[in-house]
Parts: sequence; structure tokens; C-alpha cells
Amino acid sequence: MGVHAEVVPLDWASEFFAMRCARLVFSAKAGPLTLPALRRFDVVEAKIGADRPGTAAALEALGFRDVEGAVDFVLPVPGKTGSDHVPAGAADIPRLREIVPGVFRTSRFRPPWYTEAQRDDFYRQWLENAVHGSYDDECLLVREDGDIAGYVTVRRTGEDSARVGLLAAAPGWTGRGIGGRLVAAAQHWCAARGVRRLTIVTQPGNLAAIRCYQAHGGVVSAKARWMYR
Ligand SMILES: CC(=O)SCCNC(=O)CCNC(=O)[C@H](O)C(C)(C)COP(=O)(O)OP(=O)(O)OC[C@H]1O[C@@H](n2cnc3c(N)ncnc32)[C@H](O)[C@@H]1OP(=O)(O)O
Ligand SMILES: Cc1cn([C@H]2C[C@H](O)[C@@H](COP(=O)(O)OP(=O)(O)O[C@H]3O[C@H](C)[C@H](N)[C@H](O)[C@H]3O)O2)c(=O)[nH]c1=O
Repeated sequence: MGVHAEVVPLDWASEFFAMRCARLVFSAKAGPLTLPALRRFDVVEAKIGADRPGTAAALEALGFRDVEGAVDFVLPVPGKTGSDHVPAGAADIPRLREIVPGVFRTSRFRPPWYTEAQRDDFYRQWLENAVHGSYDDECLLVREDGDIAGYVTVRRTGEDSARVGLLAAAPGWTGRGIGGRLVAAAQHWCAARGVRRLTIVTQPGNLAAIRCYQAHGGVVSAKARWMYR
């Protein structure tokens, strides 16, 4: 089976990781995927819906390998919500950068394609950008004892939709209900803007995240796998 997809360069990632990164965008209108088109890049990533095993097999024949799964959730946005979060400001960036290393271990940004140091730098940058309203719109914090106990970044993706970028309890704060408070913060952010559809993605092995999202009304909307070449 031939794969019809465009190989789209990822400019931000290419500059950040100092590698030529690209993503496959599947389309019946695109020409068949060829090895010369793929060989122009150091890493080509593809997200393949769980309902498309034939595509995954065809990509494997082109040298793609499984990296990680993805589970997409839709979270409810109640009309009236309460939340105890505060928006992050520039003064929070040094502490946020300090507490990121090792947190996103199930990320698809992983060896052998990305080093653990690159992964941690990537999420540090993601958080810092969100505080400045770049890529994600905002970073919201839950504070305890004068310190950051958790953070969640949010991005409006449409008139009625938003997506969580990163969500984590700070080291030492996992398993203490911070995850739920962060979900509530994202829901509150949406409700305040009239956004009714909130999505979040995690990995199938991230049981703490999955239980946390399900406990707050999250419903699985799609499952996929990431493959890289
Ligand atoms: C969009 C994204 O960023 S996806 C990535 C999510 N973030 C991360 O993986 C970062 C590291 N992990 C964390 O920061 C946290 O563990 C979170 C955010 C996933 C969950 O928040 P927490 O405050 O730790 O979880 P909380 O105390 O609310 O518990 C949530 C549920 O997970 C369960 N749980 C907690 N840790 C684990 C674990 N290691 N394995 C399985 N279940 C777990 C809890 O028992 C609870 O389930 P229950 O309600 O059925 O009892
Ligand atoms: C900060 C920033 C990032 N980008 C680019 C770089 C990448 O190409 C994408 C981010 O990847 P994305 O597909 O959005 O992330 P995933 O959904 O696959 O991965 C998730 O897993 C994490 C653990 C976490 N749950 C989070 O949801 C994702 O990382 O964006 C950019 O162009 N500009 C930027 O500023």
C-alpha cells in the first residue's frame, strides 16, 4: 500500500534541536511518499490513528519505527467553575525551569532521536514561551507554601476550542491532588472565555495522567501512535 503524504518541515523544532525535523501530513491529494523526500530530513515524525494499521505497516516498510502512543481526551467545561490558580509571570520562569527536568519521561521526545537533556530543554522552553504567551497562550500555576506545586499551559485553538499543552505537578507534589486542581484551572480558563471544548493528550502508559483526566470527566476521543524515521 502506498502512503500519500506531504513531508512538511518543522521550522521551530529544526532550529531548536539543530536538526532537520519534518512531519507527515496525510492527504489523498498528496503524491506517494518517496525515500528521497524523506532523506532530506534527520527526523520525520508521523502521527497515525489507531484505525489505520495499514498506514503504519507501509511506513514501517519506509523505515519508520514506533516511538510512543498518544491518547487524546476531551474534558468537560462546566459553565461555572472554581479554581485556585494564578497566572505565571516572568518572575516565575527561573523556578519553572528548575523543576522541569525528568518530569515528562513518557514524552515522545526521547532517545535515540532526542537526548534526555534535549527533552528537558524543550519542555523548559515550552513553559517559558507559554509564560510569554508564545505558542501556548498562558501558563497557570497552583501554589502551595509559597512555591509552585504545579503548572498547566493552555492554548486557544478555535472560537470554541482550547488545548492543554503541558500539565504537571512539581516534584514532591505528585499524588496529592494537584493534577485535579490543574485540570480545574484549565477548565476555569476556558469557561471564562466561553470555550466549551477542551482537549488534552497524554501517553497510554501515563496511568497517573489518564486516571486524573478520567476522574475529572475526561473522555477518550482518539488513540494514535507516533512513528519516526
Ligand atoms: C498534557 C500533558 O502534559 S500529559 C503529561 C502529564 N504530566 C506528567 O506526566 C508529569 C508527571 N506527572 C504528574 O505531574 C502528575 O502525576 C499528574 C499531573 C499526571 C497527575 O497529578 P497528581 O496530582 O500526581 O495526581 P492526583 O493526586 O490528582 O491523582 C490522580 C490519579 O492518579 C493516580 N496515580 C497517581 N500516581 C500514579 C501512578 N504512578 N500510577 C498510577 N496511578 C497513579 C491516583 O491514585 C489518582 O487516581 P484515583 O483518583 O483513582 O485515586
Ligand atoms: C514550544 C514550542 C513547540 N513547538 C513545536 C515543536 C513540536 O513540533 C510541537 C509540539 O509537539 P506536539 O505534537 O504538540 O506535542 P505532543 O502532543 O505530541 O506531545 C505532548 O506530550 C507531552 C508530554 C505533553 N503532554 C504535551 O501535550 C506534548 O508535548 O510543537 C513550536 O512550534 N513552537 C513552540 O514554541
